[in-house]
Amino acid sequence: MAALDKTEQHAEKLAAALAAVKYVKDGDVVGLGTGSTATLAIEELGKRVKEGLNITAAASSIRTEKLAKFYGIKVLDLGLLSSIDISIDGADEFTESLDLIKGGGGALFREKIMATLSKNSIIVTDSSKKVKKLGAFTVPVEVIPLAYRYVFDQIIQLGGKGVLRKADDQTFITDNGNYIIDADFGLIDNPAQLNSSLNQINGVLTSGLFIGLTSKVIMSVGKELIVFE
Ligand SMILES: O=C[C@H](O)[C@H](O)[C@H](O)COP(=O)(O)O
Repeated sequence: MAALDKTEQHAEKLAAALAAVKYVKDGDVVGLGTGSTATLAIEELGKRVKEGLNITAAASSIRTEKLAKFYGIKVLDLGLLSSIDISIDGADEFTESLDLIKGGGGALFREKIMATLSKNSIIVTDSSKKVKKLGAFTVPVEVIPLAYRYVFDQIIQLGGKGVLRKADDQTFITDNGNYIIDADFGLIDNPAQLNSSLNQINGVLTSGLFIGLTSKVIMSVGKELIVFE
């Protein structure tokens, strides 16, 4: 697929986000994702709330919570919910079998909790995110700081190569106070197995591999919308 310029990519993100918001119904508890595509959905939801849509939301990151409140959306504590009606989030990569890599923005853990609680977990993307096999995008792994070296070495044992995520030359710290190792495993033959191996390492909070958590992916390509489910 030809590379998208920024304007085309934005247009595709917007089209996918607007399509997903149409699934939100009055009275829903809505999970709000993190990242540039999810932000477009949050902005649209904010407009609808101003027009009278009655929803409550749960946020997958501190920045999403601030954004939702800015748009007048009532936000509940994600940790107190046992179920979410619908969630809308982005992805860094996805396959037609609805396996994802997420966490490019560092929000993977709360996003995974949100997706797990969601009855209808919708992913919105532009066409650059669709891949045959996951793995060109490195797998974010959220790590308790104390276990950093151990987890780093275990990732090597699993055949990967880790890099500690930095932001502005400082170690990136997640909303949960942890580090992220971005792990390169090359193209991944068995994402479910890799996810489970990573999650079994002591000190790993979770990996950015999302397996079996997605109801549908709405992808925009040019002027067309494609729904994978
Ligand atoms: O941690 C961030 C999330 O997983 C995002 O949903 C993902 O990185 C995609 O972000 P964007 O919509 O900005 O490409």
